[in-house]
Amino acid sequence: MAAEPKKIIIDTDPGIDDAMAIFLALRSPEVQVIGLTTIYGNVYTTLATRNALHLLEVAGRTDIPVAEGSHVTLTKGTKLRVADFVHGADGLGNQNFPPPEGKPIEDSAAAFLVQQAKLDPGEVTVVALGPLTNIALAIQLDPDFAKNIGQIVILGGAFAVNGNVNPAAEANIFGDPDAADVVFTSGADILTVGINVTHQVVLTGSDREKLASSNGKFAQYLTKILDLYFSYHHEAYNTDGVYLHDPTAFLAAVDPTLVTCMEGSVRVQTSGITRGLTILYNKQKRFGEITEWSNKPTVKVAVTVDAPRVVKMIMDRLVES
Ligand SMILES: O=c1[nH]cnc2c1ncn2[C@@H]1O[C@H](CO)[C@@H](O)[C@H]1O
Repeated sequence: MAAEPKKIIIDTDPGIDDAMAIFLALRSPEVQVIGLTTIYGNVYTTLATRNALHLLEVAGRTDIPVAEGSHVTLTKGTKLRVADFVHGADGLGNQNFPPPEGKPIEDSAAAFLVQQAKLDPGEVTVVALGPLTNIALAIQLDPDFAKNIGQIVILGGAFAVNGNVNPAAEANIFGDPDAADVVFTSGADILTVGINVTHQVVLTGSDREKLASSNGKFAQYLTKILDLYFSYHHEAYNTDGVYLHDPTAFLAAVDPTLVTCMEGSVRVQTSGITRGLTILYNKQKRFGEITEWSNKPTVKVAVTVDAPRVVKMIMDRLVES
C-alpha cells in the first residue's frame, strides 16, 4: 500500500523558481500541499501573497489556503532587499497576469504554521523557500513549534562557497539573518539545501525547449515566465541555463536520497560585512573552549546532489500535461 502523502506547507516568495516548486508540488503524489504561507524576498510580501493566490488559480487549486506572512524582518527591519532584477517587477517574469480573485485567510503565516503543527504533531513538513522570518515568528509564538513541526526543509545558505547577494551571503539568509539564526538553533528537525548544492542543478536551454513544446498547462506557463530568469542568469553567470533552487529544495523534502548531508550546528552572521554568512561546525575538532556553536542543536546540511535525477524528476513532472 502506498504511504499516505506527506503534508507540506510551502513558505514562499514567488518568484519564478518558487512557481516551479509550487507546480512541482501539486504534481507530486508523495505530498499533499495543505497551505502556502508568504514572505518577502524575491518580491514584497503583499505581491508574494497575490502571486501565491494567482499560481493556485492557474493550477485550479483554490482549495489550498494562503496565509500572508510578515512584511518586516524579525527585528522589525523595513529596509528589505527584494530581487526584482532576478524575477521581474511582478515577480513572475513581467507577464502582466490578471490579479487573483481569491484572498488570503485571516490567520497570519506564523499563526497558521503554529496551528497546523499543533493539529498534527510531527506530521507537517515546511518547505521554506524565502527568508525565514515566518518560521522564526512561529518558533517565538509557540515554544512547542520546533517540537511539533515534522521537518523544516530550507532553501538557504552558501556552505563553503560564495553567496549570490555578495561573496558572503545567499539571498534567503541575507534577507533575515536574525530569523535564520533563530531557526537553525531552534532544535527543530532541519535540512537545509544551500546554493553550494542548487548551483549544480541546472535547467538548460534545451530543457526549456522541451517545456515549450509540451502542451501541458504548467509547462506552457513556466516557459513564459522563465524567459527573464534565463536572461538574468545569462547576464550574471554567463550561462544558457538557470539554477533550480526552489524545486531542488522541494524535491529534497520528498526524497532525501537525492542529496547527501553533513550534520552539525549552523550559526549565521547577523552583522558586519559578512552579514548572512552561514557557518556549519562539522564536529571534526573538539575545541578546547566554548564557542558560539557549542551545545547548539544540530541540523542537516546538504553537501552533494544527484543533479541528473533531480532535473529528470522536475522535467518529467512539469512536462506532463
Ligand atoms: O543574485 C541574486 N540575488 C538575489 N536573489 C537571487 C539571486 N540569484 C537568485 N536569487 C534567488 O534567491 C534564491 C536563491 O538564493 C532563489 O529564490 C533565487 O531565485
